[in-house]
Amino acid sequence: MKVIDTIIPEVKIIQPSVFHDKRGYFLESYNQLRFEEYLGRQINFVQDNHSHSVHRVLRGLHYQIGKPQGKLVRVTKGEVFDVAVDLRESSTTFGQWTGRILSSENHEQLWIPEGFAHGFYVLSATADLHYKSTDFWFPECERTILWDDGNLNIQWPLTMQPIVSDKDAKGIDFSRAEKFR
Ligand SMILES: Cc1cn([C@H]2C[C@H](O)[C@@H](COP(=O)(O)OP(=O)(O)O[C@H]3O[C@@H](C)C(=O)[C@@H](O)[C@H]3O)O2)c(=O)[nH]c1=O
Repeated sequence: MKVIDTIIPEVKIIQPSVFHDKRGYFLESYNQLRFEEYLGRQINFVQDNHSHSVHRVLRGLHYQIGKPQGKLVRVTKGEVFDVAVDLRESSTTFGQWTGRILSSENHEQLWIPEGFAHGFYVLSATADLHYKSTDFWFPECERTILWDDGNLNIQWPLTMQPIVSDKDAKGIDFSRAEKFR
């Protein structure tokens, strides 16, 4: 397993070791000991999620106020462009975003700590995305920032207008969104 920094130091790319043989391959999709060792902090995941999306779906940008969630994201089928936005006002990278292609081919994972908004865009025909979360889902704490907010200027690799949920279409501007201290 290899951990790579992104332009936002707290957001990490995890590259698991993949062991191929004549049967196929094996990888550890999560190893608490190694993960905590690399991050230098304790992590307690309490919820695992799985979403299936069709081509051009864009979900996000989501976060929770009061019950922030750290997320460890991976893709088991297809390919997505996964994005994290720094909402921590005290951070030197406040308001910046970082994106990474995660796929069932590259097996990469993205660690997005608490204090970030998260979203992704589906590049393949379909995509199955799995993520572990450090807190439960609390709908009343949930917030959505507009995926195409001009201030964030996220360079989504769009080929056509994305498919978004009604909730996400009504997301709020980054400037008006609640942030983290
Ligand atoms: C997020 C979530 C949704 N749901 C339900 C509510 C709703 O009926 C259905 C779909 O919910 P949503 O439209 O919010 O799903 P989705 O847009 O996929 O929401 C997710 O987006 C990505 C980008 C994230 O980062 C996640 O934390 C989460 O917010 O699933 C749960 O039961 N538990 C959950 O943890």
